Amino acid sequence: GSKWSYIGPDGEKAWPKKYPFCGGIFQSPIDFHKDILQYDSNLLPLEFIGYNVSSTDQFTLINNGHSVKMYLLPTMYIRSLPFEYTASQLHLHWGNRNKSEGSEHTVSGKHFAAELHIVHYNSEKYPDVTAAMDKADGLAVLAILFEIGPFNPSYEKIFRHFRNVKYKDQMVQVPGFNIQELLPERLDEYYRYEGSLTTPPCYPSVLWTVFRHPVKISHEQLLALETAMYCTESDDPEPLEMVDNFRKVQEFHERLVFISFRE
Ligand SMILES: NS(=O)(=O)c1c(F)c(F)c(S(=O)(=O)CCO)c(N[C@H]2CCc3ccccc32)c1F
Ligand SMILES: [Zn+2]
Repeated sequence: GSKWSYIGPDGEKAWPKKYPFCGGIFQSPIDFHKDILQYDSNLLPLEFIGYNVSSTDQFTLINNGHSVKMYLLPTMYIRSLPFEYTASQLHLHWGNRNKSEGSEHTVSGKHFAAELHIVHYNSEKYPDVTAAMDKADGLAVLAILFEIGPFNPSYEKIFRHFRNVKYKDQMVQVPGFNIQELLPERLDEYYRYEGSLTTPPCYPSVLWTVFRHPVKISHEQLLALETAMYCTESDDPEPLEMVDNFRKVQEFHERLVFISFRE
């Protein structure tokens, strides 16, 4: 079983003992700072196919003890990457009510409030995400940074279900909606680099696309994210709050991050 956590004896410093790739190369997340950024005019805007899901369809939202993740539909995929990548799931990383700085990627050393990841797998080369997740060209993850602003009705379509997935292994159905509503403005402006899963098994199998512009959610929505869920099961006598579920930034030496925008 996935016996790892973000705190205590099974925290990230211990991950490489059970999951050797976590101590290996190309680890994510990283800090984006100017001396590793290089403009690349070949970086095209991503194309999203099938993201506008009918409300007659449903997504399954589940608390897996590490994050809250929502399974997406196999009819959803992205083009204009080296291969076609089919959507698998989305999940979030966040901080805690006293320190809303829970993004995984940082920009010039600064954390954003939280971060959404949309995990896709290379469906041109692999039959499913499990076959793809340990291959160098297996996964493509889109990352969206969060900052505080006005109430966000699109994110509320997911957040309003948090009270039904408070504990590990609880799940709920979410009516379909246009997942493109979750994306920031200026999809043509992003950071691109080759990295890894940010949780065990930390396979170096991810083509990362981190959008330059954050999305805004309200303070109340962020507080709900930071206080709604537990890592433990509903009957656990020692409940553990699901907070600070982000990995520290990793060393990134002799490598470049490509940007699709000029400063
Ligand atoms: N930040 S991240 O994008 O690297 C990332 C996570 F942060 C994360 F929590 C998960 S998970 O599945 O919810 C729990 C750990 O497996 C995954 N899930 C990945 C890892 C293993 C796997 C297998 C099938 C589908 C998705 C994933 C993940 F890719
Ligand atoms: Zn993630």
